[in-house]
Amino acid sequence: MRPILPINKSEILKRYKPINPNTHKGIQGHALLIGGSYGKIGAISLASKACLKTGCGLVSVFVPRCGYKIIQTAVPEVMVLNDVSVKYITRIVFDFVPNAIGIGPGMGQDIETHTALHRFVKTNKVPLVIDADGLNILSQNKQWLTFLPEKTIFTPHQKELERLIGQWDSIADKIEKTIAFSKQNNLIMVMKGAPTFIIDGDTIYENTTGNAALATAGTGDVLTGMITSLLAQSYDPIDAAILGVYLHGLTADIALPETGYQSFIASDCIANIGKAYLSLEK
Ligand SMILES: NC(=O)C1=CN([C@@H]2O[C@H](COP(=O)(O)OP(=O)(O)OC[C@H]3O[C@@H](n4cnc5c(N)ncnc54)[C@H](OP(=O)(O)O)[C@@H]3O)[C@@H](O)[C@H]2O)[C@@H](O)CC1
Ligand SMILES: Nc1ncnc2c1ncn2[C@@H]1O[C@H](COP(=O)(O)OP(=O)(O)O)[C@@H](O)[C@H]1O
Ligand SMILES: [Mg+2]
Repeated sequence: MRPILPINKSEILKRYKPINPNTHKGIQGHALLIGGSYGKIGAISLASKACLKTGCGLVSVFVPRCGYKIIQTAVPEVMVLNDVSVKYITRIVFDFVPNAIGIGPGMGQDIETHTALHRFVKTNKVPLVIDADGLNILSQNKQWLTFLPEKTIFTPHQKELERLIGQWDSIADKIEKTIAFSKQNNLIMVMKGAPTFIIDGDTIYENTTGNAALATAGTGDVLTGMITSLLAQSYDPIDAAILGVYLHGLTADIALPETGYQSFIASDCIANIGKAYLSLEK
């Protein structure tokens, strides 16, 4: 049995960086979130709002044209760039250097989006979080994994993980296969579930926050925004992953007495990020 390190409050306090009173939005990090497609703009909208609420100074979003007005209306604090195509992403272009990029939520898997992702990963040097359709496309094009910056963070749920590493026959086998994949590609793997494990090479962490209220659409999209935000705020990739997963679970633990399991939705995660941060300082 390999040792498993619990992600608890004392572990978090070793990594958490309280805000500098003299900071300003220009040094709080600029994150870029890329994703969305017709009918799934909600995913990238949730991710971008969560990114802001996790403390990033500036957040930009790259969406297909159908997402432009939706994001500007739903999250006015976010800056919006759009693709030439209406329904899905075909060519990712932006004229600034973000501190971190999160890509994949709601992005879809159109063949033109495959091409856009290929071009993007071939040239990108910015620290990266990849989720959802970003992972689904990569799992069909594993030769592109060599282009990724070291310690890129993958956030697969069970099905997305299976698409990347293949089937497993036990929990131990699943962990060994994920460790091998992490080492082979120099990636941080956030294995979402109940509980979530984080694998960084041979090191395994197990989260201690969160509950079944999180079993609802969009909570993974929120997590992507939160981890991208922390990465843009200069946390090391492993610290961004650990702190993001812990705070995300904490939002559900804090909300539970008011929402119960059933009526909790992904927006309740976002609404409780502030209380989750405050609980670290108690
Ligand atoms: N509002 C929006 O715009 C939203 C948009 N979204 C976007 O939609 C896109 C598709 O993403 P997706 O995750 O729904 O589809 P997909 O990868 O086929 O996985 C689904 C299948 O995987 C399984 N499965 C999943 N979790 C599991 C678990 N914990 N444990 C075990 N199994 C698990 C389960 O399979 P089953 O058990 O049925 O075989 C399930 O049927 C993507 O871009 C995403 O960002 C969503 O974020 C929602 C909100
Ligand atoms: N029963 C559960 N207990 C704890 N966490 C859960 C549970 N079910 C889901 N989650 C968490 O909710 C999130 C779901 O992510 P994901 O499946 O990608 O959702 P979506 O794609 O709809 O945003 C993950 O962080 C996962 O760990
Ligand atoms: Mg997801």
